[in-house]
Order: sequence, then C-alpha cells, then structure tokens
Amino acid sequence: MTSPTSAPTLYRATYLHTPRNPFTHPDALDAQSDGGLLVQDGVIRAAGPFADIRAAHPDAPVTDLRGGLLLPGFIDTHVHYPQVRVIGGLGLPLLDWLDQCALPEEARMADLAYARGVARDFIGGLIGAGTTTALVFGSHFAGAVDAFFEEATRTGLRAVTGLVVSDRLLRGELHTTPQRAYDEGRALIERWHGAGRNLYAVTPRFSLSASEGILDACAALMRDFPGVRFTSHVNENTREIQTVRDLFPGARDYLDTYERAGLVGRHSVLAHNVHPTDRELSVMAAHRCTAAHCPCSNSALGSGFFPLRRHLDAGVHVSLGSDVGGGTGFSLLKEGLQAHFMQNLMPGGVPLSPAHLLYLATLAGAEALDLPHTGSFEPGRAFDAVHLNPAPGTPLDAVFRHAASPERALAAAFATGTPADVARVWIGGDTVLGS
Ligand SMILES: O=c1[nH]c(=O)c2nc[nH]c2[nH]1
Ligand SMILES: [Zn+2]
Repeated sequence: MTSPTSAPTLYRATYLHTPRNPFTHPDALDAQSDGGLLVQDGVIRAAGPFADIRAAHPDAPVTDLRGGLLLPGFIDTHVHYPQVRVIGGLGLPLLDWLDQCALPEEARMADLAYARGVARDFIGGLIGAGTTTALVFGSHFAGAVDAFFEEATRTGLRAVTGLVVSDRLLRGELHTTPQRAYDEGRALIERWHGAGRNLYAVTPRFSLSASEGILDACAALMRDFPGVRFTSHVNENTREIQTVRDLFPGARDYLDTYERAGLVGRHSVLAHNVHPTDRELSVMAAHRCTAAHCPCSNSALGSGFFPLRRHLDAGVHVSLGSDVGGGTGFSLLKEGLQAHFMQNLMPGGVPLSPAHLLYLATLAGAEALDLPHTGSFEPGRAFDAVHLNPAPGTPLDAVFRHAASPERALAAAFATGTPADVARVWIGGDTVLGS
C-alpha cells in the first residue's frame, strides 16, 4: 500500500485521456506524445508535457514508459462475475442462452469453494484486460458475493457489485423472497459498501425474473442506504420485452417496471437498452441514469443494434460494458471496436473517433458510477492507469513505432489491441499487474 507520505514518481509516457466528453466537447482528447504525470500517494498531482512537469519537479524519480501508450484504467459498467467460465456460448438468443449456458453455471456458485475460484478467474480477467473499475453483476448467493468482495479487496480492484435477486422464471435454486433479498442485501451493504474501494449495487436480475415484491425490496434498500448504486437489464431482446409486457400489464413499458418502484435515478445503470421507446429515453435522461452499451454481447446473442444516436439526441448518458459471459471477453478495447463497427454498419449510426472510444471506455464509466476521482488523468484524480506495450515484432508494436500521432496509435490500440498488450496496470498508484 502507498503510505500517506510517499515520495512522488514522475511517469514519462505517451499518454492520452478524455478529460471532457467528446460527444459534447469538440476538443475532448488530450494527447501528449512526450507526457509527464506526477503521482504521489496514489493521486495525480500534475500532468502535461514531460519537459514542463520535469522543470517544476526536478528531483522526482522518473519511471520511463515510452514506447507504449498510457491510458486511464478502463471502466467496465456491465459484466457478470459468475459467467467467466461460460464465455463463448455463441449462437443462442438471450433467453435460450440463459437457460442453457448462464443459469446452470450460476447455480454452481452456491458452493463457496467454487465461487472463490470463479472470483479469482474473473477479477484476474478484468485486471488483465486493463480494467481498474467495474460495475459487476454479482451472484444469487450471498456467500459468493462475500467471496467476490474479498477477492476485490485482495487485488485492489475498484468494485461495485451486489447480490443478484430474482423470484421467478429462472431455476428454483436461484430464487429468493422479498424479505430475504432485503435482509441479505442489508447485511452485505453493512459489510462492504464503502469498505476500502468497494461499493454496493442493488441488483434485481431483470423484471422478467423479479416480481413487484422483489423490486420493492430493492427500492427499500436504496432508500435505507443512500449512496448504494443500482443496476439491472432493460430492453435487450424482443422476446424478453414481450414477456415483461405480459408480466406487468399495468406498466407503460419495460423501464416503467423499475421506474414505478423508484429504482431509476442518478445512480442507476441499465444494461443494453437496444430497443427503447422514446418515452423510456426521455425518462432515463430526466433521471440522469446510464445505459451500459455492450456491443459484443449484443452481437453474440443477436440482440440488435444499439441506437446510440437516439440515446445521444435524448440526452441519455452512455457507457461501455463487456457483459461477460454473453459478451466475448474482458477487453474494453474490443468493445470499443465492436461499438465502432456496429455504428458504422447501422443506418443512422454515430461515427466514433478514437476519442469517443477512449471516453466510452474510461470517463463515461466514471460518470455513470459517480466516481469523480477516476476516469481521466486530470490532477486530483487517482492514478488508475493501463500501460499498453505490445511485444516487439507484433503488428501493434509496428504501428506504435511508426504512428504519425498518438491519436493514430490509439486507433490502432482499439483496432488490434488485446489483453496480451497490457504490460502494467495501476489502481490508486498501486501496481496491480506487471512491474
Ligand atoms: O446479457 C444478459 N446476461 C444475463 O446474464 C442476463 N440476465 C438477464 N438478462 C440478461 N442479459
Ligand atoms: Zn448482463
């Protein structure tokens, strides 16, 4: 751990970050081809051209990271802990994939020893991909959620997660009751919310599997513990949406099932939203909640094309999620590329620049989770960072060595970068991967 009086370190690197939102600010990307970041006690104290930072801090020891790219740590706003071992169930639509791939594996999380192994695999995968903060869909079993928080604490990951609750239409062993959902949620919140870097997220799986009683229990937790986050799924798949319509005949639409319970707000992150109505988009914007876009999952499960243009026009905040294991891996570089592809291919898609992709993979997540100390390299923020340094002889290394600008190198990182290119990862100034 970094002590409160540690000496500063000056990191010298080609770095890029988006201190602003490129969807609303034209010059949002800050790219330094020879940059300096002065870090003390895990916090960025100064940032800019290396020569300027060096002149102001002539005695700080320098860590030379030139040759690669230094980016803010990635922020994954939708990813399922119990699904890491079932990545790759391709070719099934959502409800069949849940029945055949995801839910049998999620039932195994009742076994605490099994859950501990999954927590290690999962968090290792996240950090190995350069993810430093994640909003994680937890397990239906409280013991497995404890195991997750323990592993997050051990590794240093910034984790936001909670008990997943449902009381119908899954499998019996994954069902709970409203009272138990409240009681177990309360105990987990008291143990983990605000402990170290951990935060709690109230998590009904989706309205299809959650009665009004369960949603009310979730709302009670949100009321009793202000500051906990909320996450669920919405509008992912047309068959799912029709089923929710049938289950909630009094609701105006899918979002309304959450809205009526008081679950839509500034701290709500709803995954997918591939098929929203205009009313839902305007309500999401008014409540400043986030849509977590998961492009690899939407492609793998054939869920559809995310209407990014309609979200932006309505003023809905959008962030990025890998949605492992419906998604195909932990890399937010890959998610950025897939988002780019899908917007390119769909009528009325939004052309996404490297700055947009970087923003979606970093600051957008910090904004979604209301974590203003993460997401960029602005002074005052935590030093959460990923150093991409491809092995000599790889195509990405060739592009990096010949790139005309840092922005071109960033585009190549999204186009062809993988976790194999992640050389080092820091969270709050602590090295959590590499050396
Ligand atoms: O992509 C998804 N993955 C899931 O595990 C899930 N559960 C409900 N809805 C879901 N969508
Ligand atoms: Zn999901």
